[in-house]
Amino acid sequence: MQSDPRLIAALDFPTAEAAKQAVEEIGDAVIYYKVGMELYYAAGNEMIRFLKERGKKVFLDLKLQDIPNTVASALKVETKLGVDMINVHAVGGKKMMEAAAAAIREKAAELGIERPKLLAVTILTSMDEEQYADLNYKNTIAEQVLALAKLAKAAGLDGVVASPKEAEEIRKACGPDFLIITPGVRPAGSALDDQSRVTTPAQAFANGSSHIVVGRPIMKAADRKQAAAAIVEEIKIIK
Ligand SMILES: O=c1ccn([C@@H]2O[C@H](COP(=O)(O)O)[C@@H](O)[C@H]2O)c(=O)[nH]1
Repeated sequence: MQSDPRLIAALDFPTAEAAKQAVEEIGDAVIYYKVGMELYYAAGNEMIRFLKERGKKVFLDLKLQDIPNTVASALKVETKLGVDMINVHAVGGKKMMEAAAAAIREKAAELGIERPKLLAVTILTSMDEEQYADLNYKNTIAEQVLALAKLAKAAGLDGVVASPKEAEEIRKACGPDFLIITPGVRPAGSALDDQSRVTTPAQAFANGSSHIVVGRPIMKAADRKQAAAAIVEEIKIIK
């Protein structure tokens, strides 16, 4: 089966056993996995090792946000894990993002390993206009995402996490090499769950996403491998 490294499957499970079973079921249909807070807090580095031993790529999605020194120190530890992508919240600010980028470069150089790509989370894809209004930002969601993406680029980050609805403007502003990782992706007819700003997999790439993140539509499917393969099939015409 042909996998596509632009599809990142989210392993949101409460135990290593459940996550490992999903990975075994999906087999070669997925090459890139996201380990988020739930699984990392439950299974820690065991899960990273398990995925790496199987030749998978890993996005460690812990969305750090704290003062620059604390984030930089934590990212040095994450860098040692040998994962492929890690992230912080863009609202931590430019100094925090600069410190994060510098810490990763320094640690990777010290270890003689390839550094993980560093992303900034913009506005969560679960956020709709009504919830966003409670935050009292002066910008619209689209304006705020774009401003945070430009800030992340200026701070030396490799890319952002955003909704596929915002990918087109980010791509125009941040250029062809900037990573635009988009959760909030639903194959036609799938449940939205708690996501708000969504598109289909194909539309996400048409808008300029570099990668899509898909969790429940794969992990809750009766046939996980088939669900992943259907997404790979849907996106293969859009390169
Ligand atoms: O803005 C964001 C940032 C991260 N996520 C994460 O992506 C997956 C999406 O899972 P689904 O089951 O496909 O909704 C999940 O792990 C989130 O933590 C996001 O959805 N939005």
